[in-house]
Amino acid sequence: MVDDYPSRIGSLIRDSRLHRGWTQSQLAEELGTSQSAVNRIERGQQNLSLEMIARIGEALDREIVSVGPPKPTHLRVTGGQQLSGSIAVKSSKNASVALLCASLLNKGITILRGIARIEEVNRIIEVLESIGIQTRWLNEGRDVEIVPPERLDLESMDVEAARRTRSAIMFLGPLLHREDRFKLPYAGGCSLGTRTVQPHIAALRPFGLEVKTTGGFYHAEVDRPASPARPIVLTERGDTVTENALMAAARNDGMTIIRNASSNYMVQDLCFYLTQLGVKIEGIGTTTLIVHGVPEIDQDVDYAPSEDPIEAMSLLSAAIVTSSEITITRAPIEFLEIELALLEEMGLDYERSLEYLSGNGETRLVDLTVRPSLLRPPNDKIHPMPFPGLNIDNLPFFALIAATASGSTLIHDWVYENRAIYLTELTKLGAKVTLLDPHRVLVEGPTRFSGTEVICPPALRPAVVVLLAMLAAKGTSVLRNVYVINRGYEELAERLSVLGATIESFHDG
Ligand SMILES: CC(=O)N[C@H]1[C@@H](OP(=O)(O)OP(=O)(O)OC[C@H]2O[C@@H](n3ccc(=O)[nH]c3=O)[C@H](O)[C@@H]2O)O[C@H](CO)[C@@H](O)[C@@H]1O
Ligand SMILES: C=C(OP(=O)(O)O)C(=O)O
Repeated sequence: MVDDYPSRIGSLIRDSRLHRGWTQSQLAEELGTSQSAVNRIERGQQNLSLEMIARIGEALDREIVSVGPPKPTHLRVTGGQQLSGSIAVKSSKNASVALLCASLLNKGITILRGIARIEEVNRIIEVLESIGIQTRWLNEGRDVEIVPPERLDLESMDVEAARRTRSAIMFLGPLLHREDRFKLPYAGGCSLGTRTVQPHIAALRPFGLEVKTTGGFYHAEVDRPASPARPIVLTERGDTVTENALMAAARNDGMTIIRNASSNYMVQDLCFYLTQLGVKIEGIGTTTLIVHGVPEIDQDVDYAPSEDPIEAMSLLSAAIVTSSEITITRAPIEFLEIELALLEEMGLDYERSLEYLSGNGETRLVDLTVRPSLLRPPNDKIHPMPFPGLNIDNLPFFALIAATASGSTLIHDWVYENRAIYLTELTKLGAKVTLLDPHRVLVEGPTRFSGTEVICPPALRPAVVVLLAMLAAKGTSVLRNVYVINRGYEELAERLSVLGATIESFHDG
């Protein structure tokens, strides 16, 4: 355990530096040392004096070391208050991570504008930095610059950071063009039951990639030259598998056809970015993508991923559950239309503005004003479908909304083995949520939520659903260990507080 301390301290320093928006070189300058020394410190390869730790803490304006194990963050919520005002939707976690992975295709410099400042992005940046890519936060931490090295140092990969995400699986597509042999740790991410990687392996095989999964790693080997002879038919319309196939196709010299592709928001953002890199893609927004790849990509590009429809849905849910009037600006309407149609059927009173474009020049946005409404259950059960259906990640919010409606709603999560189970956490706050089987819950409303203490379930959206129920619950609630929320939302508690919510964060002891 003691041996582990240098790397634990190193990763705390790295987290604090990233939080501050500094590069290793900027921190080195503050400390009067070299970038390589900071790199060693962050990797736990340097013994640090107490004096040095104190200086680093001072430079980063953070307590780096406190005695005892790392302390999880908790939230204390005083609920039952109405919210008011306006809140802007931030860019999406899922596009941000895809674009960070896609930057591996480019020998030039990528600047990603307005990228989400969330833990998932921090983890992918840690992985990129650990393999030799230089990243730098610009414009007070709003944008990130990615500068690739001549050669990647895959042996030094920060395995711990990679394991905490599922997104690192999207290194497979870009890396197969750069390396003949490499390994990646097993995918993490939300714990939602079995989440297969077989479709990724099958989609990348026509590019010459063979993957063996042993000892906690995907061992990848590339047989060159290989180029898909036939269209790649995805056996399931998954988002990250489509992105992996797209990234492999981007540098494939020739035309690749991808069928049964996801046309979801993050895939579209990735297509727009690849287009800027000089890759021609036909069929963006449809389920057949025709990719005209370019073997070498060396472009300095600037790209702004679009706003997060799931965050927009979370904010809509916050308004509904607290019976508040709030305006949600910058909502990507194309990816919320089914959700809004369903909410209208349930009796939601809302208004939408004229459309305007996101920073990527492509995604259509609106401002949505939601007013307090008496909701009824929908006419039928609620179930997700690949886009343009109701988004799988929005389903948990419908369980919460259904709990405020008068009557019974059946929620059917046919996709994930476990996520519906976490929705029963709402019963701790007074909701009536019955698990019919691992995929279906029956929600009976209306609910008078009451405050209590809950440990975050190990899945992002169910954890946010519990937090939002706490906003509606009379009295004080405590939500423990909110890393899972910070993985996908930027300063959610602080931003809800601006709308009038009472949420404070605290640590034990
Ligand atoms: C980083 C990122 O972008 N993550 C998103 C992505 O994860 P990701 O693309 O990794 O999604 P998964 O591969 O986990 O797919 C979701 C589940 O759906 C099943 N499945 C999917 C498509 C299909 O046509 N048939 C089918 O059965 C898969 O087997 C799996 O059990 O998509 C998920 C589903 O939209 C979202 O929850 C995640 O937020
Ligand atoms: C399931 C999710 O994410 P991930 O794929 O990162 O686990 C999510 O965003 O709800």
